[in-house]
Amino acid sequence: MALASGVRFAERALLRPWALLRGTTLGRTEPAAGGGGDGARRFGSQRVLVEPDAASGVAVMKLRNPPVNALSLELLTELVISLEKLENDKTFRGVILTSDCPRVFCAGLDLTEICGRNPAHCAEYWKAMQELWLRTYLSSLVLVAAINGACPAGGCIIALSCDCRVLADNPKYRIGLNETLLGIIAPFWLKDTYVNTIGHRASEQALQLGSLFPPAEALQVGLVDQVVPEDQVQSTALSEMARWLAVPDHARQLTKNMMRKATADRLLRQRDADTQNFVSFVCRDSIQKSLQAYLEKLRQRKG
Ligand SMILES: CCCCC/C=C\CCC/C=C/CC(=O)SCCNC(=O)CCNC(=O)[C@H](O)C(C)(C)COP(=O)(O)OP(=O)(O)OC[C@H]1O[C@@H](n2cnc3c(N)ncnc32)[C@H](O)[C@@H]1OP(=O)(O)O
Repeated sequence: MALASGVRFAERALLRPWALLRGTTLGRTEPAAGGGGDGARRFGSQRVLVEPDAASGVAVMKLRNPPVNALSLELLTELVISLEKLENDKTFRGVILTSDCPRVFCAGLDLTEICGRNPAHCAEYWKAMQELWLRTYLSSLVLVAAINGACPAGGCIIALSCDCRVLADNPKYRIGLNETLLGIIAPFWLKDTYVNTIGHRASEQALQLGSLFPPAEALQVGLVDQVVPEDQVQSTALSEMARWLAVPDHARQLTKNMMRKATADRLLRQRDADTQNFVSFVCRDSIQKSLQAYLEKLRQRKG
């Protein structure tokens, strides 16, 4: 997506979010299959499908960027805008985040967005990633991740930014931050999110080793809150949602903010420096070679 450079992603997203969606269909509303009234209408965009249920105040948001829901710039943008739209609509109190792609929740950063790209593109991309994390981490809505597939790296961060995580019990659905195995380093705010969830020692070990945890281990270390058979992920996510929505919004929201604000503020204070660090790191020849080799390995693995 060719966007004018030099203008901050967040500013543009806040001022004219629709302008970012060149070639997408965000805002389209269509009746859900078998649905009738307003509560059953769905909206969304090319890569994010939103199924709102006005009666319960809960929307299901499905990532659909096949084959693996890699976080392209377009997907990041559409996620931020869909979330913002639900936050601004007082009908909604909770969102269940899940995948529309079989076997994969989210493959993390779209490596093609940072491999062989110029620094301006990498900077724009990273700002979009920061924006999604800030929006999800500080969302006033209850966010429940219904993890119905593999959940490495950036996928794991999206899940960890939710309030609660339900993982399908399939040994192939591993979750964790595997950056070191790609020869890259999780930035401090990914590390902070990890530490806030599973504690310092477990994070130290898992981050250095690039561990991807199968469901039982993910549950044991505290990366997820429930592991259930695959066909029960959605219903369990809805039960969890009901538990969280039983709490008065204002008390829950203020408590969430109290728990998370310091972590988010740390990034907000040094967002530009974090972007510059990211860009200078990923644009190094050695890192580009590692990323290229990793992508090649992924492509060959398929054959
Ligand atoms: C000192 C200062 C430091 C500053 C900070 C510096 C750097 C910070 C950056 C840190 C942040 C990193 C976060 C990330 O998210 S990095 C991305 C990590 N992701 C992964 O490692 C996942 C890789 N993918 C997989 O493991 C698998 O694809 C899978 C998700 C388990 C699904 O497996 P499967 O269903 O078998 O699908 P395939 O493997 O066959 O893939 C299909 C297709 O998709 C391509 N692909 C997969 N993942 C990605 C990706 N992340 N980005 C782009 N493309 C991806 C894959 O190559 C196949 O493509 P082809 O169909 O063309 O072959």
